[in-house]
Amino acid sequence: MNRSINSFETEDNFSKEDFVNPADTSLMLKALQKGLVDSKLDLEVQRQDPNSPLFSVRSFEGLHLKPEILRGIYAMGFNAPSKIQETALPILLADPPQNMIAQSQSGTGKTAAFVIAMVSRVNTTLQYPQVLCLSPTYELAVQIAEETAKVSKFVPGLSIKIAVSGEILDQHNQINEHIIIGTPGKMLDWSLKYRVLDLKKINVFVLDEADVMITGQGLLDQCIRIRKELSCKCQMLFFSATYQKEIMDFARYIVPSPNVIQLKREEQTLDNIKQYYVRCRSPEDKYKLIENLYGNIIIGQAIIFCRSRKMSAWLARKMSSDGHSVAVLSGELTVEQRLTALDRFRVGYEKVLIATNVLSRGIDIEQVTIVVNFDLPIDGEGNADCETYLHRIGRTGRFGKNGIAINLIHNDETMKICFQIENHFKRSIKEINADNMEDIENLQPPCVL
Ligand SMILES: Nc1ncnc2c1ncn2[C@@H]1O[C@H](COP(=O)(O)OP(=O)(O)OP(=O)(O)O)[C@@H](O)[C@H]1O
Repeated sequence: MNRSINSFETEDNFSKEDFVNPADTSLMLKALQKGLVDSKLDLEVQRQDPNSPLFSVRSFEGLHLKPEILRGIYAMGFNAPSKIQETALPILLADPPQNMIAQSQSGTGKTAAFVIAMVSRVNTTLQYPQVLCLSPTYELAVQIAEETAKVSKFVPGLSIKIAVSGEILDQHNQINEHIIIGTPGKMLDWSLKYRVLDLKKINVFVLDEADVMITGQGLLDQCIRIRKELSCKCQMLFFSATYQKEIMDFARYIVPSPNVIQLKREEQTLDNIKQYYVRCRSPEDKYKLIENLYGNIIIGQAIIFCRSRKMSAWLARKMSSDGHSVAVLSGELTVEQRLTALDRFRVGYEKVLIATNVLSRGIDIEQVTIVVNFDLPIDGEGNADCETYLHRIGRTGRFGKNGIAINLIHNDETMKICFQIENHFKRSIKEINADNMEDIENLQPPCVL
């Protein structure tokens, strides 16, 4: 393959960004998490009423939950609230009910937080739906329902219904369950088309994976239609692991007077990651750099990010034929295939993982020492996508270890993007010369396995 970079890059297939279904990614993250993740970042709380005596709790007892709910929580093996739970739960359970938009990393206990709130708000003496929880996919809805069943295990008479495609109503077309968890399409069918669900009687409305819900055009329209039917007294709770700025702005617009819990931005630093860029002339040149890295420094494991499926497949073929064990992770794989690829990488069967943006968020692989941006991430307008960059290179340097990020630059445009990233994070990205062995050797990762 001896083409120039320009002909290569302009070929649609090579530059076409990989489509990544965010709901699949979320499901993958959930499947990967075997337990509670300790949040490494501080949370920032913007309370609606700064004078309210809301506090942060150190124990579940401190929340004054009904004893049967407390019993359910302890039966799940939860001893103490996680960081997001100790911050969010006093607000979630407050009277009068307060709205909330909350962000915390994946696996830090958000689901359990809103599930405890949902179960606490149900009045089991009334036989109609009082809580509505929307999630982008069937699989995620089932997981929330399972968690809700566990928390409410000892609450007599509390019932849960899953509202997803294929779910049919009983012969009386009645919904008497207290908590309804499902996808927006089905919820719209039941409430507005068949009129078996009275949205005006809903006391708590939860949007899980709020960023996915708000980003997906179809999902957003459906959520807005449901939102419009809710009573103005309904408590609104939005939860997500990430919120891009526009999404947070939009969430604030549709949730009246929200309390906002967010990761502190300044905590998202890159201090322990050394960043470099290398000028290359073509994809072959980029490839040569990767070969040089392998030939001259000891690498624990590396993740190489490409923009398109085609590019990742091309690179994987080339690396494999040169004897490297390589795994590929891109959007066309099923969640199960992605999990298998990740598991193999995690245990070290493959030293290199070539990924599109499928992997940019939330996945901890401790032994990754180098992240290579074969293609720099850009947004819809062709500018640097700094958030994705942060997520990508954050795959290395985890838990305070040191890591290296190398950005491959092949024209003025990508150079400009690299400078935009440098300016955004105010961290220098140093140039290294791909042909200078000394430069390459000096890259030695400080924490090689
Ligand atoms: N206080 C707690 N103590 C111990 N384990 C907990 C606690 N809270 C939640 N967990 C467990 O930790 C795991 C992750 O929690 P959870 O699914 O609520 O995280 P999440 O933030 O909702 O993740 P995601 O963003 O992927 O949805 C689950 O297995 C859950 O049962």
